[in-house]
Amino acid sequence: MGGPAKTLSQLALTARGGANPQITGLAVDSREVKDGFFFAALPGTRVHGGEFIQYALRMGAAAILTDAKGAEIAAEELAASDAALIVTEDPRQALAYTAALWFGAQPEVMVAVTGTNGKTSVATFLRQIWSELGHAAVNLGTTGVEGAWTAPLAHTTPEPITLHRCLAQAAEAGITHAAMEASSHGLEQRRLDGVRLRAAGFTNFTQDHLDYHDTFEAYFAAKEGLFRRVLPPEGTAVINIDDPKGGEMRAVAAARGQTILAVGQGVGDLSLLNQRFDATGQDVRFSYDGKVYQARLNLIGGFQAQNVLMACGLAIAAGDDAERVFETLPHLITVRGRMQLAATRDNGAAVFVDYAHTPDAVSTALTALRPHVMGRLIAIVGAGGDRDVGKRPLMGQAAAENADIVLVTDDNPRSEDPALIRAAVLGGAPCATEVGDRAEAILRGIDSLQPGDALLIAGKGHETGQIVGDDVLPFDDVEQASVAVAALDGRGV
Ligand SMILES: CC(=O)N[C@H]1[C@@H](OP(=O)(O)OP(=O)(O)OC[C@H]2O[C@@H](n3ccc(=O)[nH]c3=O)[C@H](O)[C@@H]2O)O[C@H](CO)[C@@H](O)[C@@H]1O[C@H](C)C(=O)N[C@@H](C)C(=O)N[C@H](CCC(=O)O)C(=O)O
Ligand SMILES: Nc1ncnc2c1ncn2[C@@H]1O[C@H](COP(=O)(O)OP(=O)(O)OP(=O)(O)O)[C@@H](O)[C@H]1O
Ligand SMILES: N[C@H](CCC[C@H](N)C(=O)O)C(=O)O
Repeated sequence: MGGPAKTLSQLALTARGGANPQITGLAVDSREVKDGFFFAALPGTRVHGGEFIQYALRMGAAAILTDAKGAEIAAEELAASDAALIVTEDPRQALAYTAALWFGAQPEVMVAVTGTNGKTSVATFLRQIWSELGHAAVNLGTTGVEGAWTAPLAHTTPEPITLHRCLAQAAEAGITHAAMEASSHGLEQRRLDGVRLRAAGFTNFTQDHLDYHDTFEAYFAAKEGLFRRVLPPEGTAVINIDDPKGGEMRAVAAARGQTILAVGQGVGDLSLLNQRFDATGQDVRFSYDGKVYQARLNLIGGFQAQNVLMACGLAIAAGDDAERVFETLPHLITVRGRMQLAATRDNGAAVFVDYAHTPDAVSTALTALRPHVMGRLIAIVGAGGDRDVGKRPLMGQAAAENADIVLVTDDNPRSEDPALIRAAVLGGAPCATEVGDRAEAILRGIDSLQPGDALLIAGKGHETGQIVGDDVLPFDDVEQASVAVAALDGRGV
C-alpha cells in the first residue's frame, strides 16, 4: 500500500543540501524502519524521537524528518550518514502532508466531528444516514472503522501513516463517504492535517483530558484547530450553538470564511423543537429551512436527537438533499455501547450500557434516561486510571445528583491503585456503595432492580477489556449484564 517508491520531491519535501532519494516506505516508530524508509523523528511526550534516529539510520532509513532539537540530538550520526535530512519547526504537520501524498487516495466525501462527547455517535449516525441513501460509507474512530468496510483502530484519531493507509484502503475498496472523529490529541498532534474535509462538526465542550492538555484553554485551542486549520475556508462548519462554547467556535469558522450551519434547540438553521419519549425511543419535531418535520427515532436519550441533527447537518453540508436525509431517520439504530439496551429482567426493568466517562456525559446519560423510566434509576460508575484525575469526584457527583442509587466500581485502573481511584469518585458521591469488582457491581445493581426501574452501567460502552496494569482482562459490560440477568432470572444466556 502506498504504491511504488517516491522521491522526496514527489512528496513535496525539501532536504538540506537538495538530496532527493527514493523513499520505499514511511515510519513514525524507529522499530518499523526498513531499507530506504522515511523516518519521522517527532518530539514526544516521554522522549524525543531524535533519540531513535541512530537506530533508524542503522536500519537503512533514506530520509529523516525532524525538528531542530531532533537534528541536534542526532547531529553526529546524521553528519556521518548520507541520509537526507528535513528539518522543520512542525514535523508532525509535515508528516501529515507527507502521509497524505504517499498514500494518495481518500474517500471523495470526508467530514470530521470534534467535541468532548458525541463524536462516535454523530459519526456513526452519519454513516448510517449515508448508507441508507445508497452511498458506500464508513465511520472511523473509537469503535474502529465501521460500515461498508471494517478495520480495527488503536486510536480515536489514528496517527497520519495509519490514518492515510486506512483512507487509501477504504477508497480502493470503493468507499466514497467517510465520517471521522477528531480527538483533541489528534488535532493537537496534527494527525488530521492532510485530510481533505468538506465539512466539520462541533458537538460540545466540557471537562476531559486535562492530564494531557493541562488547561481548559489549551484543550479548547486543540479542538478549535479543526475549524482554524484543517477544514478549508470553502468547507461548512456544523456547530452546536446550544453549547456555551458554540458561539466561539462559530466565530472561528466564520472568520475563516466557512459556511455555518447552526444546530440547536429552538434556535439555529437545524432546530430541535420538541421531543416526546417512550420506552423504546422518541418522536422528534424539528425545523430546517423554514419547514417543520417530524420523525421517529428508535433511540434512547434526548441527547441522541442532538447528535442525530448534527449528523443530518453534516450530511446536508456534504452534499445530500435535506428531505432525503430526514427520511432516513426512523432507520437509525443504537450506536454500540451508547445508551444500548443490554438486557431486560423478567420484571420489565431495563439495563443500559453507556460510554459516559466524563462528568458531563454521566449527568447527560442519567438525565436522558429519566423520561424513559417509571421507577428508580440506578447507576454504576467508575473512572479510568492514568487519565484526568480532576474529573473523578465530578463523575461521582454527577452520578449522585442524577441517580437514585449509585455503585462505584473499577473502570480500567491501568497503572494506578483502583482503591484510590474509587475513593476519588466516592469523594463526589459519599452516599454511594463501593463494589470494586465490576462484575459483582453489575450483578448487585441488576439484583436490586424492581419493576419500572432501570440501571445504567456507565464508562466502558463498547469496550471488551478491563485494563489492569499492563494486562487487558476480557470484560464486556453488555455480556456481563446478560449473564447476570440470566443467572438472577433463572434462564440460559
Ligand atoms: C499522548 C499521546 O497522544 N501520545 C502519542 C504520541 O506519542 P508520544 O509523544 O507519547 O511518544 P513518545 O513515547 O514520547 O515517543 C516519541 C516518539 O518516538 C518514537 N519512538 C519511540 C520508541 C522507539 O523505540 N522508537 C521510536 O521511534 C515514537 O513513535 C514517537 O513518535 O505520538 C505517537 C505517535 O504518533 C502516538 O502513538 C501516541 O499515542 C499514544 C499511544 C496514546 O495513547 N494516545 C492517546 C492518549 C490518544 O491519542 N488518545 C486520543 C483521544 C481519545 C479520546 O478522545 O478519548 C485518540 O485519538 O485516540
Ligand atoms: N451530545 C452529547 N452531549 C452530551 N453527552 C453526550 C452526547 N453524546 C454522547 N454523550 C455521552 O458521551 C458518551 C460517549 O459518546 P460518544 O462515544 O459518542 O462520544 P465521543 O466523543 O466519541 O467519546 P470518545 O472520543 O471518548 O470515544 C455517551 O455514551 C453519552 O453518555
Ligand atoms: N478515550 C477515552 C476513553 C475512556 C474510557 C474509560 N473506560 C476509561 O478507561 O477511562 C480515554 O482513553 O480517555
